[in-house]
Amino acid sequence: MAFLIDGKKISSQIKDELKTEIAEMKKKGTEVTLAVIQVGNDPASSVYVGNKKKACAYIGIRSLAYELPESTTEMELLTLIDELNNRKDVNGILVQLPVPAHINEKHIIEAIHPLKDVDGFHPRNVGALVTGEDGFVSCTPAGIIQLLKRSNIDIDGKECVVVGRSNIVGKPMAILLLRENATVTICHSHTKDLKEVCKRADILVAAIGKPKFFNRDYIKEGAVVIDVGIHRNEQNKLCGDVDRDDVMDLVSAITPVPGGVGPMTIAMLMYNCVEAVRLQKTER
Ligand SMILES: Nc1nc2c(c(=O)[nH]1)N[C@@H](CN(C=O)c1ccc(C(=O)N[C@@H](CCC(=O)O)C(=O)O)cc1)CN2
Repeated sequence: MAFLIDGKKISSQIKDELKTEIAEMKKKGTEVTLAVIQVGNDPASSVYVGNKKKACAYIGIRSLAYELPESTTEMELLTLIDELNNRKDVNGILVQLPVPAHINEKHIIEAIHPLKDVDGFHPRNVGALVTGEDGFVSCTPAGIIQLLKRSNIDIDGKECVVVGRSNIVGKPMAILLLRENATVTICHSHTKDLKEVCKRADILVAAIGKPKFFNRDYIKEGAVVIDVGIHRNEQNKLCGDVDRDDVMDLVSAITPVPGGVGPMTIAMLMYNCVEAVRLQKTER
């Protein structure tokens, strides 16, 4: 029977570890502050931002919320980021994605100071990930590594297939798996024989962005399946990129949606906020 990898439980463990660490930091007079910026009111983004604020409150991080109207210009957003970059009392800055179409996402990501870029999206942090230097790692792939490690799933020497090549998930995921000595294949919309490639995977990371795309035809018996997708089905229920009912008897372990990768994204954001204090002490 397949083992369900419990992202809710593992993320709670991480948050509790951080809560203890932050309490110790506070005793020594250090406070951790995260600025969370949301432009517009996309309902899913509002849920994620709300959950980030709740996580901050739980573990003892001070959060500053900036809820900006949809009409905010790129220049206004850049001005706010510049202000926050220069504030000594702000350790982390994040702009919830996606931003409205009239704002260039790349300009925003590049405007956040790399030492405050707790999302790990700035090119300097992406470069550090590739070369193995200190920096922030994108929260979703970092969370997936924690899910695997804390579930005692061996990565070293395994065939890992990542389906999806986004800058936020697919590419950093591949680098992190490589760092753990996996043999990594990245697949995308031009990949030939996707089913055959996926069937080679000991660990399959499904981040294709299509509801219930992966059925048993894509899965090797005994594979570990990590489902990064979040969609609403016809009944308005959350589902992932994987057709879990179809693959359940085939896999050795799988992440549920909800309650798998999603909560880990927020736990790793909290981790990065604590990491921000450490990096800022050594590098500023
Ligand atoms: N600035 C950023 N923007 C976005 C990121 C990011 O890491 N930084 N990632 C995603 C959204 N995201 C975090 O922001 C995120 C997505 C999902 C979850 C989550 O906990 N999902 C729950 C279900 C929640 C629900 O819809 O009810 C789950 O899977 O159990 C957390 C964070 C895009 N934007």
